[in-house]
Amino acid sequence: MVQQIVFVTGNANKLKEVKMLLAPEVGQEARFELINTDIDLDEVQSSSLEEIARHKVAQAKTVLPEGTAVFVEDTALCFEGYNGLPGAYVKWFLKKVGPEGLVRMLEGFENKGAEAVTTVAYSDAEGEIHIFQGKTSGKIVSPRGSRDFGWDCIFEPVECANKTYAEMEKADKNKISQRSRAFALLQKHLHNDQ
Ligand SMILES: O=c1nc[nH]c2c1ncn2[C@H]1C[C@H](O)[C@@H](COP(=O)(O)OP(=O)(O)OP(=O)(O)O)O1
Ligand SMILES: [Mg+2]
Repeated sequence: MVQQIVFVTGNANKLKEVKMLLAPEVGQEARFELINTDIDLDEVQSSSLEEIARHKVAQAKTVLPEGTAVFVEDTALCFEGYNGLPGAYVKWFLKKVGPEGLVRMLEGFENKGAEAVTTVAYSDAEGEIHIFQGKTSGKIVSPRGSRDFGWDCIFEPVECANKTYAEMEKADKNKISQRSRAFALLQKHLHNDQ
């Protein structure tokens, strides 16, 4: 039987990207079945992205049947000019001030540099936790492109310098995104494990 792995997230856009990123290659059989559960998990206050992700997955485990393989991810947007803030707190900034507010935070700053970071915490069926992290450098620009996903419209990755994430095709975002880098590491781990 194919192993089931639960991805706990309430974010439909993340789920869509992660499904694409973990899809088996053409002609390959699926090695696991991805199941989504939307449980509202606590996100502890910490400057360590790894600690936040570890805590998130540990909490997910407490509400799932024992022996369930489960992963979560936490995504941060770190401004160079703010020594890494808003970081993991970007979600709350977005809620209160939107992408425009984030852009305004950097008004008067010459350095518009930012790093997007996805931290995956995977707890295997034995309960051992593994951490995988992916990063993409870019800069913060005035909003361009679709507004469907968080701060996509204000993040211009260095590797595709004339487009924001929101202006890119999903497949192109997935080639260079922080999420794709983190999940490539999880994918590799899952393949080596079997
Ligand atoms: O690739 C991305 N491009 C643009 N925006 C993004 C991306 N990835 C996350 N985001 C947004 C969603 C949320 O406002 C914050 C991360 O917060 P984060 O806690 O990781 O996500 P969440 O609470 O929406 O979902 P979850 O249930 O998995 O915790 O940045
Ligand atoms: Mg969250």
